[in-house]
Amino acid sequence: PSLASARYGKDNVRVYKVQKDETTGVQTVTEMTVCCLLEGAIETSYTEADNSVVVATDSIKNTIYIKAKEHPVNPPELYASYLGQHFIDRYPHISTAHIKVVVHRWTRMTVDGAPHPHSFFRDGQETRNVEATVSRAGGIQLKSGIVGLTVLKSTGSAFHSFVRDEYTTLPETWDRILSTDVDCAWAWKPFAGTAAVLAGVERFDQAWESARDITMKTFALDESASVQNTMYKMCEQILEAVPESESASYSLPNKHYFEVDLSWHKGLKNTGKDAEVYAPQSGPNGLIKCEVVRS
Ligand SMILES: O=c1[nH]c(=O)c2nn[nH]c2[nH]1
Repeated sequence: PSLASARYGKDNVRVYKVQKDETTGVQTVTEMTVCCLLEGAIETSYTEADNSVVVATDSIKNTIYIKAKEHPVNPPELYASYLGQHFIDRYPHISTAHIKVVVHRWTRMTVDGAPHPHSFFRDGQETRNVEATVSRAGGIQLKSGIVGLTVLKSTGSAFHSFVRDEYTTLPETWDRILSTDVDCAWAWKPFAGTAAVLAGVERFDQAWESARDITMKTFALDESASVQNTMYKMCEQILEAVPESESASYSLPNKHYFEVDLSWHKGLKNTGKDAEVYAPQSGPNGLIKCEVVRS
């Protein structure tokens, strides 16, 4: 037997960093969960119990904190790039660092109509994610994303004219609830190194805001013929809004809300155009995926 692939490191490293503006007293907080996995000339640690090539996962965890102290943690694309590049620069036998940064929401409180200088709340489980692959050969490949933004529209969604055969029971609908947990990503053109990532670094926050706005606006305004068609329209707009992106992708569960027929109870009308009370389903759910490239 031989080793086909190998990577190791530390996962679920929780990091918090505060930025204190001495002049205004305004404090800003960032909380993220980091995974850092290394690849390279590490085969003998698996095949021959040779630990001389192992940078301990505990040391990787220490490095995640040290780099969060030494470098900005925002935008997460920049922090992930600095962290990954460290391992390539410091350990000649490491060829690739795989970094995943999941940024959690701390939204500044508004108190008495004013933004509070040091108080925040978690407005949803939505996260801003970055995956960085930093390698000697390929430079810095970044993929940014939005995960866990749960949305629902109570109308403005249809699904009809699909295959009807001996396996089909689903009725056609011209008016349905549509709900999903957005998992959206856009992949950047490769960056030569951290200097290239830093140059024009505002691109990353701008892209995240654009992608988030495009997702919500398209979800709301599109008279959706299907999840498939609506998500394709979102991808087209992200590619247009983010010139340095090479692809855009979505993975969307279709979280079904079933009508509840109550006609057995005194003839209550609660189906079709009279439907008001529904049964939200935990599963099964549709799952619709796509990746769109420039052509
Ligand atoms: O938007 C939808 N796409 C589908 O492929 C599908 N299948 N059942 N319901 C569906 N809704």
